[in-house]
Amino acid sequence: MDSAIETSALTKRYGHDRALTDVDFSVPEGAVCLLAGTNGAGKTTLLRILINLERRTTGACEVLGLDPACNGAAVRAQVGFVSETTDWGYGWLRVGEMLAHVASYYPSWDPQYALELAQILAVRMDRRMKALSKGQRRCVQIVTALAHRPQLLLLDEPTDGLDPLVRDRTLRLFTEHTADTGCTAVVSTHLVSEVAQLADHVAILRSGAMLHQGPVERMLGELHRLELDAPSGWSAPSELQTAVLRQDHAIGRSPTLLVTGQLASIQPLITKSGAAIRHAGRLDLSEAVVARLQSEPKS
Ligand SMILES: Nc1ncnc2c1ncn2[C@@H]1O[C@H](COP(=O)(O)OP(=O)(O)OP(=O)(O)O)[C@@H](O)[C@H]1O
Repeated sequence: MDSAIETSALTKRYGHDRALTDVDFSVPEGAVCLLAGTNGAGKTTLLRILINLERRTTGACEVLGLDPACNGAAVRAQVGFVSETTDWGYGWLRVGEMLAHVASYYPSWDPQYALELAQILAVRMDRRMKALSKGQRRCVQIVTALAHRPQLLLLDEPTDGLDPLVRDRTLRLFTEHTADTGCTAVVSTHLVSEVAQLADHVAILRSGAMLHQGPVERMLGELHRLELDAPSGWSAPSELQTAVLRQDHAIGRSPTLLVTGQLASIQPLITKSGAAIRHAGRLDLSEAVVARLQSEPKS
């Protein structure tokens, strides 16, 4: 399968500080990828490099077959972008004028679809941009990101500032839009559960490094919550240490392990250590992201 996004050893430095270190990031065409990570992990920086709003320091990057550093305008023309910030300037323009201005950059702008989106998100065309609240500005951003039916959506905290009702409508819009157009999307968010139904791929950044990436189903299939029957004082045997992401051992309760790997190879090691698996369960996407982020960096 072709990739819509492919970066290799992508590094971004701000002075002596590294925002991204040797990031290999790959998103197959048509995938909806959740981009998760800790605060300051580099998510915004990565998205901005993909559309050349930020220059990479070293490494390679291809977006829709183009290097954004050399073809920034051509890449941006094919991308719908919702930035983390909603302050665009253009405060004196009315929303309708602002949308007409943005439309002039996109030959594929669909005015009818733009109107439909504006209606769904309760965007009023006669308001001045400077008079909009944060959530209202976010809604205008979402209209501009979708109305030209781009091949690629890059959404940075797209529901930040939205009320619960508009948030729900927005998530439904993204689901319908990606299903109808088959576009590729990367959604950076801390609200993992919001996009759990939408995302089929996941990428997790921590401290500027790519910690994990791949299909959601593969990640969930590799993570297990094991409730054990174990003698008092039991702890995970050394052979299991690389597989154990977390061990919860509350006094008076049987231990619970979060492990990564194939259950068939983990089970015999647990049995050998004197414990037994009482129940093996899967994690949901939010729990899985937290488990990955909590795991110790492998040296
Ligand atoms: N213009 C800049 N100058 C210096 N450092 C910067 C600049 N922009 C970002 N950084 C640093 O780069 C790192 C990554 O920032 P970035 O905004 O990409 O993280 P993030 O994952 O989007 O964070 P959050 O989830 O908190 O929004 C941070 O340490 C940040 O302080």
